[in-house]
Amino acid sequence: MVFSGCCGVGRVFGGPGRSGPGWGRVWVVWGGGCFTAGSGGFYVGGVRTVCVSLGERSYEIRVGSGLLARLGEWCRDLGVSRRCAVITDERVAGHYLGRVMGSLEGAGLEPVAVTVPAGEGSKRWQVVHRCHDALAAARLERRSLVVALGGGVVGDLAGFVAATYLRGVPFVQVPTTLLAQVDSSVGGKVGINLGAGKNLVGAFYQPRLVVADLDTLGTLPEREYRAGLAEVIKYGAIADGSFFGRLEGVMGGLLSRDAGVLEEVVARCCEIKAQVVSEDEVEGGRREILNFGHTIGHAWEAVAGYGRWLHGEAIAVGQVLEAELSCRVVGLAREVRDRLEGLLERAGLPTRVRWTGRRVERLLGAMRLDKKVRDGRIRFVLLRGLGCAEWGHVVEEGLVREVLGS
Ligand SMILES: NC(=O)c1ccc[n+]([C@@H]2O[C@H](COP(=O)([O-])OP(=O)(O)OC[C@H]3O[C@@H](n4cnc5c(N)ncnc54)[C@H](O)[C@@H]3O)[C@@H](O)[C@H]2O)c1
Ligand SMILES: O=C(O)C(=O)C[C@@H](O)[C@H](O)[C@H](O)COP(=O)(O)O
Ligand SMILES: [Zn+2]
Repeated sequence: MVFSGCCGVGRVFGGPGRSGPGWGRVWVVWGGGCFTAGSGGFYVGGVRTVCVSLGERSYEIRVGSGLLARLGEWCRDLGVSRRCAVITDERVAGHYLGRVMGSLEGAGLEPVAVTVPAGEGSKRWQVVHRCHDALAAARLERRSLVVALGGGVVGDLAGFVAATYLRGVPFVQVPTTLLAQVDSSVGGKVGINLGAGKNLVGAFYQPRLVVADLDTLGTLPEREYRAGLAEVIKYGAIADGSFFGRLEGVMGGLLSRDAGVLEEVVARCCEIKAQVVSEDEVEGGRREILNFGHTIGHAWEAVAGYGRWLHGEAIAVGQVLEAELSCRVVGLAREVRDRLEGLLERAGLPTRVRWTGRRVERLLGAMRLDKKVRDGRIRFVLLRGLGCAEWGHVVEEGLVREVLGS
């Protein structure tokens, strides 16, 4: 087995054969690595900018206030056809569609709007199909742009529509939820759900640009805002212990949506994600750390029924339970697990669910469809320390059952 150490270069694969203290035999194929603190991008023309470096697929994430007004000019500068489409949901349309259409038209583009129902239920085939029909009816061409205006649901859906229409047209992410600004608009995972599990159909398809206008967060309902904090906290837990400490310090400012705190935090999250994605675009290894809390969280979203639990809520519980597994399997200090649970609680997120009997079995069934599964074995992302995540841990099912029911 080769292992680079928690803060080493981070590309590690080993064979089976590790024992967890007192828990019988635990099989692992793992990897690890963590980050140094960054500054959250740099300023270009007064706009905070983070780069995702992917060769010819590289793009910028622009973060700040008042950016919707500049969207049209930035889209035009991508060299796309005049005709384009804005895919959004009914709620977001009520707040921002007019402004976005105006900005695009002001730059000489000819946008059509495609509006889908709000919520997780729109990440399904029928809605993809309707979007494709709308693009065809509007005669979109190969160089026509799709603008995804909304939260993670719209971003995942519209990105998948863009990836598949005419075998791929350019798209731009305009995220309007905290979750989408820090996570789903970056990195190119696009797709939809199946009844059997989350995001089981999709593609890796990078946007050409991400425009995160922090002003849009002003209208986001409290529950949705807090759900986004689960992904924010995840970055500290998996990649940057000092950022985690900073989040503990600024949680009050985050909860009151302080503009300065938001810009700093959104940019740092994007920077961490950009770094991981740049190293491992299609999740051959290290990118799996972004899935911390998701093995259990995604299973719970599917078992509970899509939309009952918000994604952020489900992965908040998932993070606490996967931290618990980390304590038992790789000796994560209990104090770290408790700090994680404490910060998620301060963010107003659920951290515990009592699952019993058939629920536990259904959760395990859903986890067996997780995309990280190899040769039928569920693989977890575990924390060795604060800011140090390892991927590829195969944990004995008896232990997983015990933690799910604890
Ligand atoms: N692709 C990825 O890398 C990735 C990463 C994380 C999550 N996701 C996916 O993202 C989805 C969750 O995204 P989400 O939490 O943004 O949910 P969402 O897209 O459903 O948006 C939440 C709700 O807020 C409304 N809304 C959005 N912006 C608003 C605004 N500015 N003002 C008022 N209302 C607004 C929406 O209409 C919706 O009702 C899940 O499907 C999850 O699987 C994907
Ligand atoms: O970008 C990634 O990689 C992530 O894992 C980010 C997650 O927060 C996100 O929920 C993602 O959609 C999960 O991807 P999946 O491959 O587990 O469906
Ligand atoms: Zn997520």
